[in-house]
Amino acid sequence: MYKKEPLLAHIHDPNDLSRLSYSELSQLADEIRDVIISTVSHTGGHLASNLGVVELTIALHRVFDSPKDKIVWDVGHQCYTHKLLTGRYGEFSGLRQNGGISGFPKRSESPHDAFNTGHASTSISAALGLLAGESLKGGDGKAVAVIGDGALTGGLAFEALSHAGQLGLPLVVILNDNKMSISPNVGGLSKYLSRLSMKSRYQRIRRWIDRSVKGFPLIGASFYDIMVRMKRGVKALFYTDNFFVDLGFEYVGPIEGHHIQRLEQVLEDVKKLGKPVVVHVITQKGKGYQFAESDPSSYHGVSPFSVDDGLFERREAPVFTEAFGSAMVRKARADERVVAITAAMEKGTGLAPFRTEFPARFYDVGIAEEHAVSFAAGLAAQGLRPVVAVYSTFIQRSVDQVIHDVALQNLPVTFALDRSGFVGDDGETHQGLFDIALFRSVPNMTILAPAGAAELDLMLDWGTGGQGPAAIRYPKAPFPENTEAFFCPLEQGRGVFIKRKNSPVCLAFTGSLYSQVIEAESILNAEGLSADLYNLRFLKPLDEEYLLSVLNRYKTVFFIEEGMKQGGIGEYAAELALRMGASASIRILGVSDNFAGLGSRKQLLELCGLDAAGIAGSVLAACRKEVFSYKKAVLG
Ligand SMILES: Cc1ncc(C[n+]2csc(CCOP(=O)(O)OP(=O)(O)O)c2C)c(N)n1
Ligand SMILES: CC(=O)[C@@H](O)[C@H](O)COP(=O)(O)O
Ligand SMILES: [Mg+2]
Repeated sequence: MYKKEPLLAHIHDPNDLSRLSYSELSQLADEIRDVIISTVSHTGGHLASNLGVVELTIALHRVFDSPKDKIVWDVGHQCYTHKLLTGRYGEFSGLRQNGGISGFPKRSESPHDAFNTGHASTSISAALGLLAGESLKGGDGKAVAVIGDGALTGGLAFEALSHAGQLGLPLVVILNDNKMSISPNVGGLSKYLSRLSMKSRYQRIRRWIDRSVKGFPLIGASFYDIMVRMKRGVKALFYTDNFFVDLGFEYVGPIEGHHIQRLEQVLEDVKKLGKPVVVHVITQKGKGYQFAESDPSSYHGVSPFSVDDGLFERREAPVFTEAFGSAMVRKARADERVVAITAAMEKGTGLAPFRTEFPARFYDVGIAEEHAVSFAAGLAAQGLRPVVAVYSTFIQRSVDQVIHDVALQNLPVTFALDRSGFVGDDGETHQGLFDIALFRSVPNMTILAPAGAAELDLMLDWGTGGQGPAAIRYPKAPFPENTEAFFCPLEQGRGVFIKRKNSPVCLAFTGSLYSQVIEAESILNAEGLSADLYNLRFLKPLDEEYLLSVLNRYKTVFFIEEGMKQGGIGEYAAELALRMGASASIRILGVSDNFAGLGSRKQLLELCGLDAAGIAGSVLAACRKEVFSYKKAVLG
C-alpha cells in the first residue's frame, strides 16, 4: 500500500500549517494522535483531554498568528498538540520527565506558550489581561482563551467573563465542551450548556438572517425592518436567554469540534468581530483511542499503559488515597453527621466508594474549591461533620474561605489534603508544598500528618469528632505497613516515638517521610551512628512543654518536613528552642525558597535531600562537624 510521507516532523512552526491541504491536515491530526498515544503510554500524562482537541488546536494555529496572538490554555493539560505544532516534536519523548518538557504551557519553554497554567479557570482572566496590555501598548495582537466546560465551573472564570463583558475588548473565548470534567461534568452550568447545544438551530437561522440582510443593502428600509423583526421573533422562539450574550459577548455555536475546515471558517469570522465572543465547540474527550473514548474519565490522567489493550501498569502497593477512601466509608457508617465534599476530584481523592454507599451525603461541587470550603462551613454550622477532600495544591485557592468562613467561627470542618508534598510529574503548579506554611498561622486550626493508614484513620476520627477545623495532610505515595506506633492514641500537640534508644540525635519528621527516615536510620546504623525517630503527628497545635522536653533530651534534633522550610515546623521549633533556651541544636531539612519542578516524587525528594541517603548524609555531615568542633575545642 502507498505510504504517505509523514508530515508532523516537518512542522517546526505554526506557519508551516498554512501550506497543507485539508486532506493533509486530516493526516496530520492522525499522526498527532499516534504520537500523543504512544508517548503518553510511556511517560504518563493527560491523554483523553489532549486527544479531544487535536483539530481545534490545528484550526486555532492556522487562523491566529501565534506568538503575536496569544493562546491561553485553561488548566493547560490539553496543550500537547499545541506543543507539537510549535517546535517541540523533537522533545516530546521527554514529556513530564525530569529535564524534559512540561505537560503544561510554560513561557520559559516557548514564546508560543503565552501564559503558564495548571490550575483551572484562570485562562479568561489571563487572556483578558494580555489583551488589555496589548491594547495599552498600541498593538493589534489578539487573545484567545481555550477553556473546558469543567474549568468553566470555577468562579474565577465567571469573574473574568463579567469583566471582559464590561471592557468590550475583542477577546475570543473558546468553550471546549465535551460534557466531561475529570468525571462527568456537574451542576447547573453543565445542564445549561446542554440546553444551549439544543438551541443550535436558532444560531443557524440567525446567521442566515444576518447574511440575508447584509446581502441586500439596497433593498430598502422596509425589508430591513421586516428582517430585524423576524430576527427578534426567532430570538423569542429559540433564544430567550443567553448568559454569555447578556454579559456582553457574542455567542457562536455550538460547532462540531473535529472538523478543521468548519472550525477555521468560524474562527476567521470571529477574529474580525471586534468584540468579545464565546465560541462554543463540541468535542469528544478521548477521540481516536477507543479505550479513552468509551471511558474518558479513566484516561484523563494516566500512568504508563499498554497501547494495544489500554491496560495500566500495575501499581506496587495501595496508596494513602485508598486508605482515606476506606476510612471515610467506615466513618460515615459510624457517624451519620459525616458528609464528603469534592471539587471535581471524586476519583483522585478516593471518594468513589463513599459516593456509591452514601450518595445523599456526597457533594461534587465542580471545580470550585472556594465554594467547597464555604459550603462545608455552612454544613458544619448545621451540626454536620463535613470532610473536604482536596489536593494540597488546590486548597491554595481557598485560603480566605478556610480563614474567614471556617477557622474564624471555629467550625468542625475536616480538610483531607491529598497530594501533600511532592506530586511528581505534573511539576511546579501541582506540588503540595505550601499547606503547612499557609495554615500554621491560622488560629483554631489543627494540622495532622499521618505516617500510615492506621494513623490516618485515627486522625480522621480526631477531625470529624473534634470541635474545630482540622487539616490532615498525606502524600501521593503508597502507605507503609502499619506498626504498633501508628495505633497509639493521639494526644493533642504530641508526636510519637517510632524508635527511642537515647541516641544523641533525633529525627523529628512529618508523616509522609516515614519510610525515608526509617531507611536513613539504617544507613546511619551502618555508619556506626544511631538516631531516635520521632513522628510529629501534630504540626499544629504543638504541646510546647512536651516538645521542649524532647528537644532537651538531644544534642541535635533534625526537623525533616515535606514542605517549605519557610513557615514550616522546623522554623517553629527553632524559635521555640531560642525562646525557651533549649539545649539541642536544631537542623531543618525541607524545601528551600524555590518552586520544585518536574520529576518523580522519588527524584524530587533526592534533589531536596529528603530521600534516605540525603537525610542520612545531612546527619552524618552535622555529626562529623560536631565531632570536629568538639575535638578542636577540647583537644586543641
Ligand atoms: C483549581 C483546580 N482544581 C482542580 C483541578 C484538577 N483538574 C484538572 S483538569 C480537570 C477537569 C477539567 O475539565 P475541562 O476543563 O472540561 O477539561 P477536559 O479535561 O474535559 O478537556 C480538573 C478537575 C485543577 N487543575 N485546578
Ligand atoms: C490537570 C490536573 O490538575 C489533574 O488532572 C491532575 O494532574 C491530577 O493529578 P493526579 O494524577 O495526581 O490525580
Ligand atoms: Mg470538559
